[in-house]
Amino acid sequence: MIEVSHYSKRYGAHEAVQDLSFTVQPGAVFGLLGSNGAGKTTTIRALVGLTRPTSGTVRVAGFDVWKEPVKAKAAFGYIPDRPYLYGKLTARELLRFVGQLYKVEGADAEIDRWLTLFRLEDFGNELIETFSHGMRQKVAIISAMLPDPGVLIIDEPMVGLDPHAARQVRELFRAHADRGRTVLLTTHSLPLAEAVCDRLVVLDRGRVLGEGTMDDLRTRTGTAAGGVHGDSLERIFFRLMEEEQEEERQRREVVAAG
Ligand SMILES: Nc1ncnc2c1ncn2[C@@H]1O[C@H](COP(=O)(O)OP(=O)(O)OP(=O)(O)O)[C@@H](O)[C@H]1O
Repeated sequence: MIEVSHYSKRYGAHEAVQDLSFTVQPGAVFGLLGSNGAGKTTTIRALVGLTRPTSGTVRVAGFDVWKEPVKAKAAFGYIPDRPYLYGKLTARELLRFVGQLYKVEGADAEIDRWLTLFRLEDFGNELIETFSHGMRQKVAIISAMLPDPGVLIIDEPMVGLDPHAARQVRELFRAHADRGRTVLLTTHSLPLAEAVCDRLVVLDRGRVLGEGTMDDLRTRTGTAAGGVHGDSLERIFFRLMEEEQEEERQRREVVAAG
């Protein structure tokens, strides 16, 4: 379970995220959407304990991530948007290290299974520094999945993946949640969000534009269901952005008039 309560993050005078609250229940895939600079990565960094909230609290598996980082970190797997992997290790060495760290039973067999699933079985003994961007992304995904975490947090999962791997990963996240785990992801891929997310938050410049299920957001924006896969969410997304721009315009008019 993930609980974000009145989370705000300020960098100097800049409010990167303002008063964000949401809960992700076990069994759900939750999507954080938004344009560039909306505050998605900032929120993820708070969720995984890399930055301290300016105000509010962030809890993962019941633990305050800032106050009880070790307990919280034992409960989640994290796939960053730009994963750092030890280039001088082979893929298998890195994954064994992760397996030992998280005390994964039967780790060697599991590692083989994952490498085969991602078509990396011939590269397990190669140094990671020789891997392409997509191959590194796959290793990062395997290292997060290997301990079978109760909570999975992913920043931009599809970057660099070929269509086959992207589809696999999408199905993997859905299956993980369907086994009672909690999954949170950020993405620019509206088709991905529409295909796997049970609930969504749409952010813009640090503020929440909309939150809920696809149906909630459709109702809120007066957007009909249907259309090409992913098209429906695209219409919702642009409608929310238009509403925000209109509100911003009205705010400016009030300030100019006053
Ligand atoms: N370390 C930092 N210092 C100062 N400002 C920062 C820092 N990190 C992020 N920001 C600012 O916070 C805002 C939100 O950034 P963030 O990286 O969370 O956006 P994002 O939604 O992940 O964007 P993108 O889709 O482009 O990755 C941006 O205006 C960014 O410039």
